[in-house]
Amino acid sequence: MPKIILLFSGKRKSGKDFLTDHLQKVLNDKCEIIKISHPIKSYWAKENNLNLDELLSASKYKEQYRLDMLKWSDEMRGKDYGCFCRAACQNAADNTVWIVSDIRRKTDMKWFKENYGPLLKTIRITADEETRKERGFDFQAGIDDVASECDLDDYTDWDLVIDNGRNRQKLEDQIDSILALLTYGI
Ligand SMILES: Nc1ncnc2c1ncn2[C@@H]1O[C@H](COP(=O)(O)OP(=O)(O)OP(=O)(O)O)[C@@H](O)[C@H]1O
Repeated sequence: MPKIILLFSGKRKSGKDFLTDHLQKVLNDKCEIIKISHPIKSYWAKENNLNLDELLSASKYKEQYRLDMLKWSDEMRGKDYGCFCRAACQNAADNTVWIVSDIRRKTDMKWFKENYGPLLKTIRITADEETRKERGFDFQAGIDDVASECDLDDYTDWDLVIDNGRNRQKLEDQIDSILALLTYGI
């Protein structure tokens, strides 16, 4: 059982992987990165005979299957909104800090609150559209205007909001602001 769980949310190319990977390096063996998309991608890769590592990385390959995976996973969520959150947590190692790097929906938030409420800290990563475009973001109807990208846009109860766009602070300061959330937790 973790002592604290950090839930990260942010739009495409806001820098969720970048910041959580750095945080993991700082926390070293105290933490575990959990991706809700992992059980989705591993099932999808198996069913369609695809390369799981490529699907998990920030490659073009992943973009190719994003829409299909989204449709399928929405159907699964319709039956059980916690199915992927639960599968991702079941596979997680028993570590002090869990970093969930891809919270996308109000139902993800709901599931974590119901199951791990007192342990949670929530973090929203933001970045201006121009910066996201420089990082490879290209608006796609059906992906960027649906729930998986937009459902948490009107959520306001974040413990921390980090600007990772043009006006961002230095990486060390960004990481320090996250570590400050842990001070009383571990
Ligand atoms: N603060 C930063 N400084 C330099 N490069 C950054 C920064 N933040 C993100 N990047 C780069 O921008 C690209 C996109 O970032 P990243 O993959 O972390 O975004 P993401 O939010 O996880 O995107 P997706 O939702 O598509 O998975 C990566 O190449 C990453 O290295």
